[in-house]
Amino acid sequence: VFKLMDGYLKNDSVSLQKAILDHVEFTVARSRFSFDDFEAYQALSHSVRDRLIERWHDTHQYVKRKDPKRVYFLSLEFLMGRSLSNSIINLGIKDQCVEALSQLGFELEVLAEQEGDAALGNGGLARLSACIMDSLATLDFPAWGYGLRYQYGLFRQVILDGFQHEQPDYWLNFGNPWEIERVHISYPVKFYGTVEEEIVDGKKFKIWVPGETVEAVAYDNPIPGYGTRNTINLRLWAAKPSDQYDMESFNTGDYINAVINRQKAETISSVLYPDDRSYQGKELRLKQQYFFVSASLQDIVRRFKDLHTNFQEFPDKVALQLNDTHPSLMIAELMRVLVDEEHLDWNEAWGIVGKAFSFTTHIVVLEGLEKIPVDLLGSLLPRHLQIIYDINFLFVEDLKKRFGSDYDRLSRMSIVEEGPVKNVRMANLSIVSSHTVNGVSQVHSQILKTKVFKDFYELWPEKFQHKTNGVTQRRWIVGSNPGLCGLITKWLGTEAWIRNVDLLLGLRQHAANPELQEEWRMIRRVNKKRLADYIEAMSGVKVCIDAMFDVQVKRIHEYKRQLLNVLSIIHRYDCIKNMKKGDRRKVVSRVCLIGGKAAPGYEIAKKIIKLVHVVAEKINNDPDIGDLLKLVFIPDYNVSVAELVVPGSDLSQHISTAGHEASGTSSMKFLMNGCLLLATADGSTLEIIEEIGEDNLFVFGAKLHEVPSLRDKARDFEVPRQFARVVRMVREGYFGFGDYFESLCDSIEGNGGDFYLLGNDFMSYLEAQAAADKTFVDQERWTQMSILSAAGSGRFSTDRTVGEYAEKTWGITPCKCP
Ligand SMILES: CCc1ccc([C@H](C)CC(=O)N[C@@H]2O[C@H](CO)[C@@H](O)[C@H](O)[C@H]2O)cc1
Repeated sequence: VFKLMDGYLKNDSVSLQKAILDHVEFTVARSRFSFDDFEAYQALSHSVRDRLIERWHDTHQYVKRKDPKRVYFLSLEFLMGRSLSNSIINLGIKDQCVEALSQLGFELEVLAEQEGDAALGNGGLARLSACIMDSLATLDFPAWGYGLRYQYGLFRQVILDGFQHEQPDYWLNFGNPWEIERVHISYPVKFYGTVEEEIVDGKKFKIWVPGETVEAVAYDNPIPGYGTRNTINLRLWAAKPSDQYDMESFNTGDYINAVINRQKAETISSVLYPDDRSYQGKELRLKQQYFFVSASLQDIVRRFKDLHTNFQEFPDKVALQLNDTHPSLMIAELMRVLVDEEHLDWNEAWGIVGKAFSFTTHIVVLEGLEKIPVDLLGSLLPRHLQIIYDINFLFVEDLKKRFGSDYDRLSRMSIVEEGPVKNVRMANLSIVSSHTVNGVSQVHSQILKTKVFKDFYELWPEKFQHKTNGVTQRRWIVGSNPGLCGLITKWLGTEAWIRNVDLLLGLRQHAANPELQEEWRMIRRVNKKRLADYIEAMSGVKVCIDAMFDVQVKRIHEYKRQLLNVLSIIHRYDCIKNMKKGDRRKVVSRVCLIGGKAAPGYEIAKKIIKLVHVVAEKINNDPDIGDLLKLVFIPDYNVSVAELVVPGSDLSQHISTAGHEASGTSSMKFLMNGCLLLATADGSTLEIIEEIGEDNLFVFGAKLHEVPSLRDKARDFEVPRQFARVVRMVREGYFGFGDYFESLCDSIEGNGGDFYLLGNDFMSYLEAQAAADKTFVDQERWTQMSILSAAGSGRFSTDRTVGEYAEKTWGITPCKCP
């Protein structure tokens, strides 16, 4: 019987107040007459959780009844950040919550600070997954997210004496009100062992006899849509020892070992790999990948079989989205289930696989693609290796028919890479097995077709598409910039833009309107003050909010060229120092903010962090400079810090060497908040330029097509003296630690150095910086560019991205819960 009323939990402020007090007493178990901020946060969170669960149930029942085709978004990483404020906004109960809390003497903003980030991911790929979930829910698509419930999220970055130190992120320490443990939803996951044969009704079948089994238990995280009742599910798996374990050890009376084995099982989902660069071929990482793949597929097949018996219908009801190659083992797992367990014949099974999977890659360079050593795979997953060999055998046979003895092509395209160490190329497996392959920006998809996956594009041009990334305006405007949100709604005369983001284009006509400009600057000033207070609290550095806040926040990578940014700051400092006092009056004050984590084993990246600190130390304590220039490193950059930094930034930098950033998504968050971009023509920035026009941002540097020849000619490149000077200052210890920075300087100088063309782009970078300075003093022009940036940001919403995936890749349609 379907409930036609709007749920039974009331959302008026009195009901919410009552709910909060009830949870204080009965959930948090504190006296309802005295409780602190954290307890109030817990009580409010549980009150909101109740409302999420109600909508989750309604959505689940309705979708189950309608049985539409669903998409399953498979990702080893989800960078969710905080949930309280986002849930309250999407449920549309913010005002009521604020009212209820003020009655109780609490402030929503203060309570929201009590929540730790769910940092179950590294960077771009992980946050994209989270933004996509928000849009899938808001657009009423029948969808699930599947991932891993790491006990330890991405490490906390602690800076000691300018050096990055990693601290464990035990985020579950005080429980997590945003998840529901589903003790009854658990599946056995097998590892190791051997493959035997058995005859069933005269037919031979393979059976995998495992050496080890662990239990996967589901933890559900309701994902509310904005302005809709639809609330979808992010199901994360945690590893638990399976009972079968104990019996064995107990029988042998070896109690200690029994306990140790139990703990061993839990380690599978214990920690997120903090590396977003290279694959170490670690067994635990492979175990994590298969663990979540096996549990997710068992859950997906169970749900399918609840209503269907014929697996031919599987691809009509199930779309499996591979978020990079990390979940690609599901291809071999689905083949194993269909052939070994459901006893379909190979071709039937292969047909189903080919119609169910779609694959997105976030990698630009061939070297970045995931490869798994055959030995490792063979010992942990013997049956899957067999299946991958079989898939590859049939694929290569097919290639031979088409390309005859073009062995170079065959060995490039083979899923199995021969050589001293044989590897399985997970990207090749994913492309061969998927009906659609896409990059995450137009230029990225072009590079895939012409370089990275050229052979495959020539073979299957119809498979290749592009889906430019996006970000959700719910978190990145409504949640993190309520002032701007209100202003936009006022000038558009509706808040419909929050669900229909193209309406933002309506701001264009007002971009030069002095009244809007004034209000726009006011809002931005309030956000800058908030950021300035945070900077002072974090670093002790007092910054002036009249200065231009120039920001670069993202993971530390050589290709993202944080070093180029630091070298230009040294240049700016050096220029000011050598200026006659009088000329200093013309200097446009800057506060330079750099933030981001370095993968623990990435030495060069860690040296860049130290360099920022020693340069900051020099500049910030130089009386000659005062407020003309400040440099601050923002520690422990994560989603909630981004929500503070983005609205308070005037200029944001996205300065990767052209051809190295697959897309970039932080640029889109800054764009939505009216922050101007200083960028190279790389990744999604090319589409941003297309949308808002070259004259509304600052572009510099070598273009994509110029890079290869510039690298070839690097030997006879005339290094600009300004560049040579700042590098020499670092190398000679002007900021101290000269020796420590030697390898860093070597990486950008001399032959074999400067692969990322810092020297080549330095002068045009300085010109772009000067253009930004010049524009900043013309506040009307700057504000107009800021408004036009936000007005053109609608295209970069994940609502557009998800709409394209749904239509062109997944073939799903909305299923709106009444
Ligand atoms: C070593 C394991 C590993 C390797 C790569 C990765 C990710 C693919 C790295 C990543 O986050 N890439 C970024 O993905 C974003 C979302 O598509 C893009 O916007 C960025 O350009 C891309 O660098 C995670 C973990």
